[in-house]
Amino acid sequence: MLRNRSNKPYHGYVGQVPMIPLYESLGIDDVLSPGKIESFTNLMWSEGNPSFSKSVETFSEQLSELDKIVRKMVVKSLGLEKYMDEHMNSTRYLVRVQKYDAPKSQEAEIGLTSHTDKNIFTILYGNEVKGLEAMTKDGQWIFVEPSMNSFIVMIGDSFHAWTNGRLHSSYHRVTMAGDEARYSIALFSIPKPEYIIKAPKEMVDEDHPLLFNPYVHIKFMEFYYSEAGRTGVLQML
Ligand SMILES: O=C(O)CCC(=O)C(=O)O
Ligand SMILES: [Fe+2]
Repeated sequence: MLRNRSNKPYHGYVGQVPMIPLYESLGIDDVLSPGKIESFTNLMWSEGNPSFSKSVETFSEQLSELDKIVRKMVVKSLGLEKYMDEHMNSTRYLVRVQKYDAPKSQEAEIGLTSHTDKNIFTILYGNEVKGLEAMTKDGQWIFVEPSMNSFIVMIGDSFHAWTNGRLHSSYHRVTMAGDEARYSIALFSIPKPEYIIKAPKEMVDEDHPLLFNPYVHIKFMEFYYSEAGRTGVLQML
């Protein structure tokens, strides 16, 4: 597992973290670029793994289409058509496969601590084991009912910033109970390294002052995972 390393936070293997002992995951960065999936499978299995590669490739291609459809609808509904190409070309994709062990005792245990995603959009697909919870506007946690026929689409902080707060990135977490493991796979659209996230001027007016100075996603991530970021109000993830 430790072969799946990345110098970017939360892009490679994550596991054995004392705060979230049930959680383990692996990541494939820039998953739609040629050769990325094969280099991952060649790293993890000495003979590669064509069937895993094919599944991840199909998942990523199809889900990236869904990501684009949803983003186009949102950009259009905000009247930002003239930024459509810029926005759509500003991202690339990371895939993560994640496992949450069943808790050792009868008590429910935290699988993943409460967080907002830092990227643009996240599309999640899980097995039928309940665990994902989302926070409502008034601070209540609600379980997201697992369904093999649906995908969960979440907004990340970078889209919140780009829309100058018009769309919200919701807090979510995973709580595990029972005796079955939860598996999930997620496709994250993430701003490209060189892209500067800056809210279009149409999103800024007297009633909506600029919330965030323009920034580059990786610098935000580096700060978030730094000592300074962690010791603020921010949590582990
Ligand atoms: O596995 C899940 O259901 C949630 C995963 C998640 O929130 C994340 O990877 O950011
Ligand atoms: Fe998340």
